[in-house]
Amino acid sequence: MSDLMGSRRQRAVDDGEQSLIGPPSGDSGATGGNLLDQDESTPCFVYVLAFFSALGGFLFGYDTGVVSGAMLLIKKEMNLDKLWQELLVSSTVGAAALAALSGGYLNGWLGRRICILLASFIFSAGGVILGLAPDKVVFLVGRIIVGLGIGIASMTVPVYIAEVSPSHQRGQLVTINSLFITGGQFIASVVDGVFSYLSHDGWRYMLGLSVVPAVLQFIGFIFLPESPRWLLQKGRSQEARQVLSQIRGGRNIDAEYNAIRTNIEEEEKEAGGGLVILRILRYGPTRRALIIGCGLQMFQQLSGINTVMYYSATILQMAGVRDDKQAIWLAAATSATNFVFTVVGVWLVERVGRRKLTLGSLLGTGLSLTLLAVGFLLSAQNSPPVTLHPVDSQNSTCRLYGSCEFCMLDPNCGFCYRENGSRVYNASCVPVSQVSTDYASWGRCSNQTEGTDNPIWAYNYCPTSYSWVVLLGLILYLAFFAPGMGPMPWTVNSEIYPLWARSTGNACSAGVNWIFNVLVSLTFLHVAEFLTYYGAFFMYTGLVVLGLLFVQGCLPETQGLQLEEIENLFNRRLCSCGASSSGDNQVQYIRVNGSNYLLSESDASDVE
Ligand SMILES: O[C@H]1[C@H](O)[C@@H](O)[C@H](O)[C@@H](O)[C@H]1O
Repeated sequence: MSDLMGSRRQRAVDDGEQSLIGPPSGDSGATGGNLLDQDESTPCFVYVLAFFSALGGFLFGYDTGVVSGAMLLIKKEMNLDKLWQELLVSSTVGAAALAALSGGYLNGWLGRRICILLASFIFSAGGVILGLAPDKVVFLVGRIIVGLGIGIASMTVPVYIAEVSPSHQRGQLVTINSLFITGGQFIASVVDGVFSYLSHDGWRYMLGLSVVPAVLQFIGFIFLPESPRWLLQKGRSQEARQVLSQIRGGRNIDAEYNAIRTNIEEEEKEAGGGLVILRILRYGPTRRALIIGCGLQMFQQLSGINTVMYYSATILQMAGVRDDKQAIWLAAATSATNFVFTVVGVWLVERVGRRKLTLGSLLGTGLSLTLLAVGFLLSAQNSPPVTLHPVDSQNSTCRLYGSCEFCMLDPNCGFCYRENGSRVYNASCVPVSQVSTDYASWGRCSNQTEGTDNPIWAYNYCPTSYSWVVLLGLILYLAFFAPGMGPMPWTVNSEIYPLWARSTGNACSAGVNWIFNVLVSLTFLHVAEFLTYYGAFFMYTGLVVLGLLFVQGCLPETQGLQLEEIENLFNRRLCSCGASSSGDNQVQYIRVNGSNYLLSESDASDVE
């Protein structure tokens, strides 16, 4: 397949006269101008479609978020060891990775609508199994099933929304899916908080409740239509026309319909056979799009969002929140912050564009990570010393540590101390109980009964007077991450591939997201043990700087362009794709002496 394909396609787009930036003089509105979006108002039906699809995002957020609170109860009730706990959490993410990767094939074969129906059916079945699970093995099966639903939904929903949205609002509508993801995480943390008071069977409600949005989505999608682009690709043109007209509120859809059809016909003529992924890799523009899409998803996870979210409870404990229940509610405040700032992203995406939003977000995320790292560094440097050395009959490694910093980095030990105002005294480093990390295996802190005179048990954190720096870093991190790096990788991926490569491209990039999600969360504690906490956060800062360079060089602006036009942004070499941003160098077509013409700065004077 040659690079001519892009330029030929561009010609096809021109022939359909759908990329013109304004009605050429003398042309009637029906054949000139940005025909596809003559009317910038969005029919209500598109919002209905976006809402019901984004319930998939909600379930993605809910099912990944709810497990942390549920685990606190299940591990006691089912007597789970560390291995089982890790298995129950990461099996879902692992299954999501596999399902996302195979979702590309399913999407191309069955269509977006059937895939969404399938995902909601899987979510419902998973929710029922989890809510009723009699033992840990059935519970594990339920978690894997839910993971399959998350994987399919995570790659299908953004594609479906992008394909039904009018181009001027596509970014905003796809970003709503990310808003639903963070919304799902927030609601999950509130549900965790509410049911944490129900120590027996509370987890059944936490997990079982996910059936409600899943069934709602399933019922909704029985009545909602298939993506018109997929229908056209499958040759079901009558249906495609009907659906397009329905979702455009009965307006004239001739230009948009013809543009999509011309594009698909061109693609079919030129695409050739063979595996889609091989075709993507052989053809320059799609290969570059795939690298950029996967790179964005990888950097999203490497910037440490899930570590920060997961670790927020500990950060809050460092800041002086000692009560478990209070920590659960404050963790809900963390996910609320993530959610609220995603709203800012929805608002900004069509105002400043994807590229600027991502760059700004990465810059702020990097600075906040530096602040977090500095906070941890100051805390480590001022870490309280171990002053008591009780006789350790178990001969554990804990007796070797001279300060809280080293003691808490060893997962087998915890710090037991008394405090007077901010002064720490009578401090020892002792082994943690095998049964629960809430107390020591022996000695002063092994007593579970709460009393004012009891010493304080700190597992995984140290008392510090610099906790406010860490707390500020945490809040700033979420405020910068949530509007840009949270949603943009999903939004950009939904629009950068041509139709023939869209399902496979999204499947690969969503797969990359889930694989790095597992990698980062599973390695965090080991990385922290090896590099200390501040080392780990400095490392994330370094990765964010790499992400910044990648985005600056490679990510073009896709705002406002018709899906069929976007492929042309990837005609240049990878590292210069970033220069084809719409703000700087938008693809613009104007009518010059009777034929369509690609406008460049030097040509501007030739315009009729
Ligand atoms: O875009 C989402 C979102 O930002 C979530 O908060 C995060 O947990 C996911 O991993 C990410 O993919």
